[in-house]
Amino acid sequence: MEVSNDPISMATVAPMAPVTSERPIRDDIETSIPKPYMARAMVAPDMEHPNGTQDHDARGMSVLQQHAAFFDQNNDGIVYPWETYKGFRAIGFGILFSLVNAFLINLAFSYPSLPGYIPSLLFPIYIANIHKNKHPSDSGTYDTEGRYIPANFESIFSKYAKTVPDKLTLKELWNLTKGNHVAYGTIGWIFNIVEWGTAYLLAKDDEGYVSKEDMRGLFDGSLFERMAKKNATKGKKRR
Ligand code: HEM
Ligand SMILES: [Ca+2]
Repeated sequence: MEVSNDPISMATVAPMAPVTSERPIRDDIETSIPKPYMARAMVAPDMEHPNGTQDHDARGMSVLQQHAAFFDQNNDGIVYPWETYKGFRAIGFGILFSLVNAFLINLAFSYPSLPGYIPSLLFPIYIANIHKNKHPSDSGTYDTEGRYIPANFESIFSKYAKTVPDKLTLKELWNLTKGNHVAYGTIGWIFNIVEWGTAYLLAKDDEGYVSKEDMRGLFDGSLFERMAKKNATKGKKRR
């Protein structure tokens, strides 16, 4: 069947659903990124960086695998709790915060990622299966297989960045998690609050904004690499 060109068939706002105008989506992403709906397996582009992160090697991993792999200190494909801890310390978090997060992340993300059914008390996270930890109430930027969907990343900003177009305040991050809270996805929502809350602590600038560029770097893990490098040269820990 032919696609009709009437205004209704291409509308992104429905008058009877005010939420569609409160949280608009862009209709111009392909002016910068070809096929923005097409999930990218290894690269995390946005409109300002249509080729993704320069000088960041995907090493054949999915974008979600790259996010987790920063924490795999010895590159054996498994993230143990002490590796998560070391990764948190490397990006500048303090001892207590890193301990609590390493414990919680490995507790939550180990079992679904295991190759078999028998749980491990060492709480390893297998990067090969990291996509099995996708949960409800997320931004939809990672797809179910751990690819990255540019259109959904751009929607974060068109929907929630109301103060400055390419930055989010803490309140706007909160609105992001609230907006993505789906029915029966409350545990996923709590995970999502922790994820974006930690992202805020990690990347907020002096005025309390988290930039689009830091958020993009969060998805492919390049933000972690950048922060670790910065902290290593500074030789000083925050928080
Ligand atoms: C400072 C450390 C970390 C921060 C700030 C962080 C933040 C985030 C954020 C913001 C998302 C995207 C959620 C969304 O799309 O709404 C995410 C997704 C995810 N992260 Fe992390 N993360 C961190 C560490 C880790 C570690 C250590 C692992 C596992 C080894 C991990 C595994 C995941 C997984 C599996 C997802 C996909 C969940 C989903 O989208 O449903 N993250 N993280
Ligand atoms: Ca490892």
